[in-house]
Amino acid sequence: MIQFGTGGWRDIIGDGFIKDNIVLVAQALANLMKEEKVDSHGIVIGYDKRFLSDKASRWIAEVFAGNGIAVNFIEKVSPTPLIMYTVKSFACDYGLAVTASHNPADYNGIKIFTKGGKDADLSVTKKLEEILKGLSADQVKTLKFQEGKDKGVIRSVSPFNDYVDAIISMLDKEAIRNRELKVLVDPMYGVSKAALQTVLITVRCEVDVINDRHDTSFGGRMPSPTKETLGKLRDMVKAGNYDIGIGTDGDADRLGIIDEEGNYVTSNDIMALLYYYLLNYKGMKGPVVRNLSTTHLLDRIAEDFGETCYEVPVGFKYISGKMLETDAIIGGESSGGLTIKGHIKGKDGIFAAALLVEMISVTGKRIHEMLKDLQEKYGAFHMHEENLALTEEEERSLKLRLFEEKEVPHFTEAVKTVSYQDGLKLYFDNGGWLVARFSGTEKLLRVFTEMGTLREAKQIAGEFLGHFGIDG
Ligand SMILES: O=P(O)(O)OC[C@H]1O[C@H](O)[C@H](O)[C@@H](O)[C@@H]1O
Repeated sequence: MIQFGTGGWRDIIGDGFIKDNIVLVAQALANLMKEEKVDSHGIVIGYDKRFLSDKASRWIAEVFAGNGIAVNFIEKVSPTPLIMYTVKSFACDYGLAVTASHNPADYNGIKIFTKGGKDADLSVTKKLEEILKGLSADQVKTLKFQEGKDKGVIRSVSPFNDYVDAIISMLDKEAIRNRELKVLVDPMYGVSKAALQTVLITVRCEVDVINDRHDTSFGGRMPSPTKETLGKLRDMVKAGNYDIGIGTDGDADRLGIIDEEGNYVTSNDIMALLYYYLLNYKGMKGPVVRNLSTTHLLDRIAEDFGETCYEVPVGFKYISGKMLETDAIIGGESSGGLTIKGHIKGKDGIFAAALLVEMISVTGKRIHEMLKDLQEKYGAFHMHEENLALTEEEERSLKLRLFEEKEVPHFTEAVKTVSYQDGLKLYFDNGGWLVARFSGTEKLLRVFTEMGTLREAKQIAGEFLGHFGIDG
């Protein structure tokens, strides 16, 4: 059964991610576009560097062409945010990217975008799942790729320059140019290199790049910019005296940062730094949106500036939806994605990195100094994460106990509120919290805790796992 998760449809290559299913998903979207009478507006199709992404994107284009829907096909491997940007700039109602983002190398998938370059929300993916239930292989219409091109129903588009220019136009170029920063980029064998390097060189940074060859095994690592996966970047930033190291995930919608001292900067800290920067240095006003697994330091910053911090379930579609509704100036998640008002509605690792470079330039401060300032002003926030692979039986039993029997363990901290908005979230009296939810992108249980110290955060997670007899 084809099901959409937190960020599109993903499956293992050769298992669920096979041509038969890929073309079915495309046909389902073509049917939906016809039903909604937006098929005449065409679709944008792009792809990343994963194994099979290029071929799958062509199979998909053949389906849309077979359905008489004009395809704007981005011929070069592209970052997901660039594809989302193109959906927005071409005023299309739908677009898609063939990518499994930060997932392991044996996965691939399809992310679907809607008007304005937004992640398809639940109402769209539910409709697609419904259509898919009644769809069979003999209902898939196709037109050969070359024939589609010859007939003009598939047209190659090159939105690279427009996307890069859009980012550059939002930056304080003068401030960055004057700072003469030395930047090291790690695209993690993914797709950020061309755009990020072009943006940074245009604003006169000195840029070096590592891990940029085409390697569909992502160098044997998960293409996800974490403390563990960015070890080489960290070492090289220190050894080479770089001002900042930037890592982006497989499709470049997420980022991870190494500061000038070689410290990994968490996505929570990146979000907090940027929100504070926008409010305090750029004079912007407005709320912030975070998912429920993201630091509450954002709430403190918002409160200090007389603003509001909104909490939504995990999934960028919820972030962008809430940003629109509340006119928020920034939205993001602890998993490493963010965007700001005026840019695309989806997360963009390339734009976020460029904004951090601007922040360092404008403030004249180093990242670790700014983080110290935030801690002195708002107190310490430490998050602990556990990502656990459970057996099917363990998963079934835990789901029953957590979500049906509503079992809440006893902790050393008093629980103030319990929420089931997305998995389980416990808010403690001391301002800390715990989230336990099953990932929508991987077969994992995620347990996140935030407390004033890392030791306390680990202890609360340990108490939770211990109660349910799960080895952390
Ligand atoms: O925790 P998960 O359900 O695996 O989701 C983790 C992340 O997956 C994707 O990247 C989504 O676009 C994000 O919005 C989400 O935060």
